[in-house]
Amino acid sequence: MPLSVGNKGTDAAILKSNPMMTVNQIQSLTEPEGVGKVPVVSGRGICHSFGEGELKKQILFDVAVDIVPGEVVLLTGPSGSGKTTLLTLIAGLRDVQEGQLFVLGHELHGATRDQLVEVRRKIGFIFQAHNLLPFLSTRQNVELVFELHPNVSADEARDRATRMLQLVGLGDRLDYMPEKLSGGQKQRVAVARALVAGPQLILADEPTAALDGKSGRAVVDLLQQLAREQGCPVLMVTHDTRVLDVADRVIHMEDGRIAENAQ
Ligand SMILES: Nc1ncnc2c1ncn2[C@@H]1O[C@H](COP(=O)(O)OP(=O)(O)OP(=O)(O)O)[C@@H](O)[C@H]1O
Repeated sequence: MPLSVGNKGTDAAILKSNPMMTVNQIQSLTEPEGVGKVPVVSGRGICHSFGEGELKKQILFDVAVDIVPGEVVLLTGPSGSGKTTLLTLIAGLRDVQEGQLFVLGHELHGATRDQLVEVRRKIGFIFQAHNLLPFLSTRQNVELVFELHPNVSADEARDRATRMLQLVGLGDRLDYMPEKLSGGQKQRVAVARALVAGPQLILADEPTAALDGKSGRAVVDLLQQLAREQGCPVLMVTHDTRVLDVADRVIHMEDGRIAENAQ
């Protein structure tokens, strides 16, 4: 399990008298904000290579990473430094080759396909290309997420998609097809889609790269605001210096290593 650096004696006493409370609820009572929270992501000694034999090339070297609930963390660094590789490992989209990587309580090193699917179900993804399906309406694109959640009925999926689209300011575009939306509006649909199922972690890869300054700013502000309201941390790969101020923390990568971990 990920390390808890909370006050274990106090936590244990509260847990005894409130057995239904979650670890996060207990820690929110016993810790100053952001201190001692159980990491949502906790990685140590992560190494990763691509290719085989003589063509084998190591991309990540002894990477350590922690992300706690509620924080917005930016992952920056030059092209080719390994940001997307690290993000896709955390996302459960690649097998962990070396090191420990706990995500939402699951050890991903050695995880089965089913375990990886289980982790992915709890994560909201946003990519540079919004990846909306062109033949589905705005609302249908968001509802689609619930295909991975068979316990949510079609009516509930529709209601939740509607409410999330209203929240991102697209309540009057529910039945529009993606081709009728601007780039910024499409990316807001992608944000709604990432958040609609109540993810416990949001992973975003260059979400503002295809947007002008104003639309990019609107998307990251929205992401920050909604993520904070839902208590869900965000890890965002970005080259976009215009959005650095949304970060609680910046992780900078150089040549497959964490170069600095700034506040
Ligand atoms: N599937 C793959 N097979 C072989 N090499 C790969 C693969 N994916 C990435 N690489 C290589 O790994 C290195 C790191 O790539 P990665 O995409 O993680 O970098 P990045 O920091 O996200 O770059 P960018 O900012 O340009 O997106 C690059 O040299 C890339 O060519």
